[in-house]
Amino acid sequence: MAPTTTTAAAAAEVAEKPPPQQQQQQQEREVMGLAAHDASGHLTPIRITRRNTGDDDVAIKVLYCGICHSDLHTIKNEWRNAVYPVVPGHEIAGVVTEVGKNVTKFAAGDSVGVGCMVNTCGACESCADGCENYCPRIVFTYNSVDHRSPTTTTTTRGGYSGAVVVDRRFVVRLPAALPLDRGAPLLCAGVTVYAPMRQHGLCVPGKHVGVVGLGGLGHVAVKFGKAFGMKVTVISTSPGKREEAVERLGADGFLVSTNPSEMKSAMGTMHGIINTASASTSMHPYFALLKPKGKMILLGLPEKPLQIPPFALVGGGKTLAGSCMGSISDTQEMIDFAAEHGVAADIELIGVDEVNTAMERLAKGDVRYRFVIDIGNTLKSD
Ligand SMILES: NC(=O)C1=CN([C@@H]2O[C@H](COP(=O)(O)OP(=O)(O)OC[C@H]3O[C@@H](n4cnc5c(N)ncnc54)[C@H](OP(=O)(O)O)[C@@H]3O)[C@@H](O)[C@H]2O)C=CC1
Ligand SMILES: O=C/C=C/c1ccc(O)c(O)c1
Ligand SMILES: [Zn+2]
Ligand SMILES: [Zn+2]
Repeated sequence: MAPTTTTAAAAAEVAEKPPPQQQQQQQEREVMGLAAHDASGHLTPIRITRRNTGDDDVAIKVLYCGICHSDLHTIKNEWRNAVYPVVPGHEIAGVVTEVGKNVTKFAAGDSVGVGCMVNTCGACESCADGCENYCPRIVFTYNSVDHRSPTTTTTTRGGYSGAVVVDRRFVVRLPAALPLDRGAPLLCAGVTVYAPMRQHGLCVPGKHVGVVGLGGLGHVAVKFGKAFGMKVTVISTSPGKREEAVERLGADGFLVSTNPSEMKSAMGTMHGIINTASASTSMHPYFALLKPKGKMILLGLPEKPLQIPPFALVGGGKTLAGSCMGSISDTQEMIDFAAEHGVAADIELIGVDEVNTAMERLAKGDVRYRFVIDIGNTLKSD
């Protein structure tokens, strides 16, 4: 969150680095992965190239990778930016196999995680402020131009693969108290909800937060909200999730967004709302739940634009804010907080053979609450 001296040091380090071509003494190596080749999103095995471990790199054997709805948006080209073949995956938990000579923070055998980004410029205002997730030159973990690629034409390939090689600045430590399979989803879903809750003051005991959409992001938001000591109400399109939201996840309340009397009963009661809906919906009923000066934090990235009636915001002086992932320091802070407070994702662990079925189920909202691919035990190495 707050600017850190380590980020300033990282910026200086980047400025001193030789151009990427000179860093690449490495030989390439091949690993297996799963790729979508067109907007059908169907995933099939693919052999991909990983750079050898550079001086600042950490080589990681992928053990588990969560399936984020962004993976689904991307492989189906719903954001119109897919560069096929797409190897998704940015909720990566694994074990270090090798480190470059400048890497002192990690060693072979360490449990580590990688989230949504694998490079930033290190020199812009956002990077200097410790908000590298807003760097204009951010390199996402997959489907992003890869400045460090052995060839100049490739895009980054993510964690639906046997191994990744990542600059040390984008690797976080996973404490022993956090199970790797249930911890993997925190690398995207976890930090994406945790960072704005902290930044917008939705982490204060006794305050009331609403969570729109009880999916991968939403269920973790409920868990963090309760760990912060907040009153948490889920706002869902799925009446069938009521009991599990309250009994299993610990939510204090549950509103079906299409039930006007339930929604009316909670009007004007919430300090903030974390909106994780993956599809477009009318925003007006959600704004009505906020207290005057309440904040709606938009995290979901639906394919279609949202419609926001001006009176819903202007009356009551309400704020609509967006938030994208979190910084690396947010991510490490969130992971350490999760380990300390027993927060981890509720997952359905699947093998690589089940990934296409899982994508179909995710599209229908049929998952409790995150699919995680057991890469380590089920991905064939050739
Ligand atoms: N801002 C960021 O940095 C990030 C954004 N994202 C985006 O956040 C969104 C959620 O991701 P994730 O949690 O993985 O997705 P999930 O599919 O796991 O959960 C999304 C939830 O949205 C709700 N939902 C679905 N359709 C509608 C609809 N028409 N109206 C209202 N609610 C709906 C459902 O909950 P219910 O059944 O309770 O209604 C569903 O479970 C995606 O768009 C993803 O791309 C993801 C990661 C980072
Ligand atoms: O799941 C996380 C994805 C976040 C994201 C945000 C913005 C953007 O342009 C992306 O490609 C991904
Ligand atoms: Zn994600
Ligand atoms: Zn930058």
